[in-house]
Amino acid sequence: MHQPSDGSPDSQRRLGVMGGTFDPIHHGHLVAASEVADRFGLDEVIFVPTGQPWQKSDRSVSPAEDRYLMTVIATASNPRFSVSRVDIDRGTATYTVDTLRDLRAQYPGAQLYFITGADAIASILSWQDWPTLFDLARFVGVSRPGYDLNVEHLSGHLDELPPESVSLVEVPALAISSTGCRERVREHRPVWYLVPDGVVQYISKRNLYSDSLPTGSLSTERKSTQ
Ligand SMILES: Nc1ncnc2c1ncn2[C@@H]1O[C@H](COP(=O)(O)OP(=O)(O)OP(=O)(O)O)[C@@H](O)[C@H]1O
Ligand SMILES: O=C(O)c1ccc[n+]([C@@H]2O[C@H](COP(=O)([O-])O)[C@@H](O)[C@H]2O)c1
Repeated sequence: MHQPSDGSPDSQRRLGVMGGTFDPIHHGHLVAASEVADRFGLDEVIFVPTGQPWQKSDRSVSPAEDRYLMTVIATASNPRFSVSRVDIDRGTATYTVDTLRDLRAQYPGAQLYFITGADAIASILSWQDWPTLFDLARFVGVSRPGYDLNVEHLSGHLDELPPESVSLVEVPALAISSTGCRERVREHRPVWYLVPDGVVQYISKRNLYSDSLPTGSLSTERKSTQ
């Protein structure tokens, strides 16, 4: 069982859960987590990289250990951010219902806030065992450029859900996606300032997103003028 570092019992804690494939993690993810932590007075935000994101099975996803390490690097400087391996270590298709059950077992009594972008919350009715999700956590949908933030798709169900099941929060707009970052690396364009510096360096070191990109090539090498 997890022991909080500040000695407070888990039952009094509000924990954010930021699930994602994080291939790679970028500043859109970090700003969303930071804003929701501030709005809801969260004690901590736990980033949970997916193990096997079944709704992305039509594309190739980087090894889980690379995505996990990039998430650790990106969150290391924030004492209120941490990273969980629950989805990676489960070794089966990643369902949020399992993520939340595992975290509730690890942090008994804590109130969980699952943070999702507008695109993800719009697809929540396609998630495994979705009605159960709202018994396990509150859901916070955050704005994301290019997507409408609403719960119209849930309108037929809202009466059946526990109170305060879903909140919508406007966060500073960052038009960044992992897809865009991967494309940039592939095209030898910079990803500096879209992802944390350590993540740029990790992508270069591990040669992610480009078979032909030699370590230290121009797309990830910071120019002397920057
Ligand atoms: N720029 C952003 N602003 C707000 N939320 C975001 C942003 N980017 C991603 N999110 C949210 O973060 C969570 C994890 O996203 P994910 O790791 O799939 O990143 P992504 O950029 O959407 O990746 P990809 O482009 O590969 O699909 C999702 O809930 C997603 O909606
Ligand atoms: O539970 C599901 O069936 C489910 C389906 C799709 C996505 N999710 C979760 O939504 C979060 C964002 O997923 P993704 O694929 O957009 O990176 C991540 O925590 C996923 O595990 C969950």
